[in-house]
Amino acid sequence: QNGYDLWLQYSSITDSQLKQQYTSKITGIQVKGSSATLNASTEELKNAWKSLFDTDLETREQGSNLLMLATEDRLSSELQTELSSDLESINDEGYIIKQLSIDEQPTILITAKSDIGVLYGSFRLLKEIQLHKDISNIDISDSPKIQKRVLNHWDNLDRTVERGYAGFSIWDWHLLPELIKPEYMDYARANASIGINGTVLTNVNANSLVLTEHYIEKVKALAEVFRPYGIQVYLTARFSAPLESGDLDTADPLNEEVRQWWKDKADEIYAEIPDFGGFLVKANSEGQPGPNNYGRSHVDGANMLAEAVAPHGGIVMWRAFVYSEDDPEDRAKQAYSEFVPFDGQFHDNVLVQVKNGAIDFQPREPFHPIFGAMPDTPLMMEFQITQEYLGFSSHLVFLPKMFEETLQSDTYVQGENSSVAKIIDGTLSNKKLTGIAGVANIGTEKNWTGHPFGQANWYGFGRLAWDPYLDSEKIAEDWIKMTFTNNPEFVQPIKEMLLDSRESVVKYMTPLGLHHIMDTGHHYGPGPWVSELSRPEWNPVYYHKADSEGVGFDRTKSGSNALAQYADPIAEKYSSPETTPEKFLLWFHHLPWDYEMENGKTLWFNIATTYQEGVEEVQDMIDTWEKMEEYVDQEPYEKVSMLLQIQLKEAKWWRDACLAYFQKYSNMELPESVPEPEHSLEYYKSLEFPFAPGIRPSWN
Ligand SMILES: CO[C@H]1[C@H](O)[C@@H](O)[C@H](O)O[C@@H]1C(=O)O
Repeated sequence: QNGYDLWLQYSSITDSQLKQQYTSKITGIQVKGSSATLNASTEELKNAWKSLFDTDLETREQGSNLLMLATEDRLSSELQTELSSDLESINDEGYIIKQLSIDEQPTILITAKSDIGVLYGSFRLLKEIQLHKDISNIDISDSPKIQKRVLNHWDNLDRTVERGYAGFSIWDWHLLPELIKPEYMDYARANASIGINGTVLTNVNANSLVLTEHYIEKVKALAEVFRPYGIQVYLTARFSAPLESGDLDTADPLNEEVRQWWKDKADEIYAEIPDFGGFLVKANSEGQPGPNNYGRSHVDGANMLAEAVAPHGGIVMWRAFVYSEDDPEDRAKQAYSEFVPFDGQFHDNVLVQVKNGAIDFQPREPFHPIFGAMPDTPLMMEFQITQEYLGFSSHLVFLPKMFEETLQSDTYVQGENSSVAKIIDGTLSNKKLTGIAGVANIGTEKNWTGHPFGQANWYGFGRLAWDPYLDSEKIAEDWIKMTFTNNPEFVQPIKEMLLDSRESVVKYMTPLGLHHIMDTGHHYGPGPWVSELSRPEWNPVYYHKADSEGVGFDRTKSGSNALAQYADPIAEKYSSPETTPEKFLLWFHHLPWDYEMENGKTLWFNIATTYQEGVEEVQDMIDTWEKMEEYVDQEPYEKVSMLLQIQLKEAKWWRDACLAYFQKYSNMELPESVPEPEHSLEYYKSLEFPFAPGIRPSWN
């Protein structure tokens, strides 16, 4: 449990029966063919064996009870026939792990259509062993359901990380390409083990320097480390790069010279990095340049870049995270209004990348209404793994629970069972290109993510990227076992703690559909009072709209009518507060403080008691963790204990500051079960947090 090895601990298996099963079923390894990826698979298995069983897994050419790694084309024709239905069921990155008899010898075969499939299969076998599963008649086949499974690093070239809370960027730009840190390979291993197959190295608030020759060399060095692990490298393309490079005096996407500039740039990159993935672009959003600067559209911009990378098999991930300062009526509506009219107009190698919700990575948001509204455009999901609005890396929040909620939401666009997951994996309208992105929470901290439990969010993102229908409970269980221990006395309570943690953060930060009431700029801690900003859509008051009448954002017909962007069954159901799920109540409705809720109590009563519940649940987490000392190494045990104390203190801060503020408008007493705020509202308002650049981005 050293933190650095993440879920690849390969903790020694001491149970003699289990050890006997594994080491007798697999007495050596036989590898057909050779490649960097097959070598990586073999190395992983051998190192794991040493750590799991304290024995060497030796390479053998023949014998019984071998583990055989071979791609499909290296199997004998009899074996290919025997496995034909399994082989038909997997895709290019899928794998089969099967107990068979080969040349009359019992063998466990890992096969696939590609070397990468064999690598994924090797990690899967190791997972089965880490989970202490019975492998005596192993028969598993699996394939990823989404094609592009990508981490987005918001890492700047000066190594600060926008919204990063785990130290600096792991990309040591000024020492590349010469210095290859062991972390790069371990990063690749960790990602490959969960099936992530792409990484965008740079921040969407982009610096065009990364597209210069000098930096392409550095990117190439990273790409070489990642290649054996099936991880493609992508870069963010700053739209004004042709201007900034000094070559041109415009970046107009319809200008021929500009188009040629991007084609030449793509050729230059692909000459060095033949499997370069393509570009991720944030355009005309929060100060980033884009096609609108030249009176052109998102389609013009995206298609220009798409043409540049198409000859090389590259893709463009064009973000839909746009909201303009000119139309502050309801930020939640803007991306839909700007993008939906372009449905069907993007080139085949463009994915429109959409955040899970329409505002911005809040503890809870309804799914983004673009999902389902662009049937002729491949849509890529963007989740945020780093906890910008969820307490940074000091709060324990298990995000797969939240990701699952979005993926399983029914959009009703083609009747019932039109889940967001089906839109993302392309099954709902037969998409050829599919993708999912997660904004990374990785940094230079010894344990990669700052909070030891932050690793679970990276892990869980990967698992859901592979299979968006997976149950978050399964993910929690696997992660806990692989990271800590298989002991049920630990696994059961900690699993419950993880699964509950997401709801707790919603309760103590933004209950009942409240959102974006975080302090402005850094987004750390409460700030529902900030009202004097030049841009209203950065203003928390704008989102909660508390006044003496009530609280909440009216997004029905009588308000912004953002609700009309959803399919009818949702739009109708949510148009009245009585039929809106309480978790989204104040997202869609402005309601009187004494509005009567389902439990017969007033809205104010429910807001206050929910904040209080959130605090109590953090106390429950502490109580649970305190019983776990004997199962966990001292270092992570103590670190988590201290972090939970911080989380408790901050949950109280959220409760007290928000209730002190809202009470000014509700003018109602706090329920008896809720303590009076510890400090005055003025005190909470006066707290300042001078965070480093990165955490508080310079554009804001
Ligand atoms: C990279 O910029 C970020 C910005 O820091 C963040 O506050 C917000 O979540 O969204 C932006 C985006 O997603 O582009």
